[in-house]
Amino acid sequence: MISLNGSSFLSNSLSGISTLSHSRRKASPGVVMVAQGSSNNRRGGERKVGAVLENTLVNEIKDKDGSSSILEMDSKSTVGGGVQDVYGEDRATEDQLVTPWTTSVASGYSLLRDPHHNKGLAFSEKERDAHYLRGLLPPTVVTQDLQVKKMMHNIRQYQVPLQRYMAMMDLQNMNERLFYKVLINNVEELLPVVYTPTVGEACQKYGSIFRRPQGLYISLREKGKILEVLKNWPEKNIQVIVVTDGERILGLGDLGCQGMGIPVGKLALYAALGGIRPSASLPVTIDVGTNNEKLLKDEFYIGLRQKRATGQEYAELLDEFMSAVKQNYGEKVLIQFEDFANHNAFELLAKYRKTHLVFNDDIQGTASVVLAGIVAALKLVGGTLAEHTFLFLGAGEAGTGIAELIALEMSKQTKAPLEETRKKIWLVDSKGLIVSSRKESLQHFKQPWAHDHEPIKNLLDAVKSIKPTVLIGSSGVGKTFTKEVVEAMASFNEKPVILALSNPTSQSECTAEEAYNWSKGRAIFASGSPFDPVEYKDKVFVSGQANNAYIFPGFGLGLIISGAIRVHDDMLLAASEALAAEVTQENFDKGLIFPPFSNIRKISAQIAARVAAKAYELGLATRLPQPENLVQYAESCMYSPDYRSYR
Ligand SMILES: NC(=O)C1=CN([C@@H]2O[C@H](COP(=O)(O)OP(=O)(O)OC[C@H]3O[C@@H](n4cnc5c(N)ncnc54)[C@H](OP(=O)(O)O)[C@@H]3O)[C@@H](O)[C@H]2O)C=CC1
Ligand SMILES: CC(=O)C(=O)O
Ligand SMILES: [Mg+2]
Repeated sequence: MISLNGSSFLSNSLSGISTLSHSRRKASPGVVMVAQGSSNNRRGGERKVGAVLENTLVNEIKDKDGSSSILEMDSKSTVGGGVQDVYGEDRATEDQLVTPWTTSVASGYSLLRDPHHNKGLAFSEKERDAHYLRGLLPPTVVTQDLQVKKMMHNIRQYQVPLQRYMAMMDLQNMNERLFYKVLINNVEELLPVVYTPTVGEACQKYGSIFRRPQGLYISLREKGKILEVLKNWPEKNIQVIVVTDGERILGLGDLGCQGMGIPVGKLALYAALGGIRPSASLPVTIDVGTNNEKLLKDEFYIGLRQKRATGQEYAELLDEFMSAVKQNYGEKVLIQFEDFANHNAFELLAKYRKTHLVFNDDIQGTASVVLAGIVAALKLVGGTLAEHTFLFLGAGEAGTGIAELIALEMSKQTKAPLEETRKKIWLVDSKGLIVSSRKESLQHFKQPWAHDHEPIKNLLDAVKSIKPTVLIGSSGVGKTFTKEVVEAMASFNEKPVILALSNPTSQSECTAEEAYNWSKGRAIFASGSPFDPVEYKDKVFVSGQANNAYIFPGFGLGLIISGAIRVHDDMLLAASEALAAEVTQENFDKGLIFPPFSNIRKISAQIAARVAAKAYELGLATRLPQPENLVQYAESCMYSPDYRSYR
């Protein structure tokens, strides 16, 4: 008898999965996959799962290239139970000992419903014979390229962005390789669909559009059992976790459990943009409740219906999660904190950066990408970093994170102490300009920015008084760069640099059109969410996207290929330099300070190489010996979404 639990149950309502103790297996050369065994097995009862058969099958379907790089384990780990992977683990044996998962053979109907192996109409005649697919598919055999073309044709029929998002999520749940092929080949068109701005709306409506669960939900109810919950996830060789508690989703506030769209989206970008294999990534949402009254009253809300837990209760859950991750996946798993509210984000980062490989994307990734954009912008506006003056609207994670990295880079360039270089940077929060007279009442992360100045209540007055050359919006509040603010910037700057970082588009401090119109075409503009090109006085202005999506995929890849055990600020600077170096003269000629996303995999390889090189230099890398050519190595490690042949 087959017993389906956990995710195999969720994804195989009519499954034809045969576990290895199933009688049909001997005659069935199916695709080896991991599925969940019976709860008896799970409790350590008698278990009759053998590894012998898997070896035979796996040998039949193993990749031709037999690549052994870390990131190419895909072919062996998801298709090949019982194989020695590059960590030297025998998966089947370990499965039997520590997880509820057994290795199973998917063929026929179940193979078509397994997103990791399904190829739809692209199954060849031979594969249809070998894997019991005859009659389950119409006669046509098509190429993956034709499937991509068809998918794009279908997606373009949808006028509503959320429908496009749902079509992409359905594809991810149905045919993972096709999803990534479509995304990689059409990255500029689809980034706004699977990522900001549409992912924001998807999170707001996650409960009503919810079809199949993605990622791992860890709520207060799982307290004391988080290690067990992690073991419910079918993949064991996890390399990157993106975790949120949903309290600050983009600039949309507390979306509770429905923030899951963010880790799912970020990890899709890790694979598509950075080449991390999808099976090595794990999206996690920690659900401690929500203070969003609208969601608490929404009958379709999917999370715990209670106010957010705080203080010790919150800290203990997070601590249990962090320990369980380390225990289950080792110390080289990268944990990316995403969209936590700042009253937790800074503390979590400070606490766990000493013991875990952690990275806060909103504080650190954003800092790295914006520094890169500014360094590139200097080519257009002239001067050194230290010769510029910076003003931020928003003094939270993004604002103070960017400010600190700019000050650090300035300090490295000029040899001036950090306390001095910080004085070139000013921040405005919801109460006005951050000045020394407010110091006592400021949160700790704002205190370094409390410079001597008379109090100023609003942005326009701050702009007029500070006269910044660079204005950065990181407030999460839309339309705050008003006509007066942009005109003031343009009145004392030949080329004002204006970055409206807040996401999604509705929260952008101003639009591209406003920035160019109000500055009379002189602004160097980039935004967190993309804007279409703008025509101003017969000239077309293309604005860049100042988004951490440029950094985190390559950054994570660099950490993984070097086996880094900690993140260091110098790695963020290295990533910044690598990104800034990718902006070409052709980009500058268009006024762009970021390269197009169409080249992102090449850019990610460059970023990864610089980050890895820094990890080796700092003695934080454990993967030895260091590869001679890190760029080539990074590229060779990248996940390919091309179908493999199941012979
Ligand atoms: N483009 C990108 O790559 C990224 C963009 N972001 C975006 O940046 C925004 C902010 O994120 P994050 O820094 O994490 O958020 P935080 O909540 O940490 O910070 C928000 C800051 O904005 C200030 N603020 C809020 N309202 C106003 C207002 N009306 N006037 C002036 N200041 C205001 C807050 O002030 P106070 O402290 O007084 O409450 C706080 O300092 C979000 O929209 C997010 O999507 C974030 C990360 C990356
Ligand atoms: C881009 C991103 O990380 C944010 O807006 O939070
Ligand atoms: Mg974020």
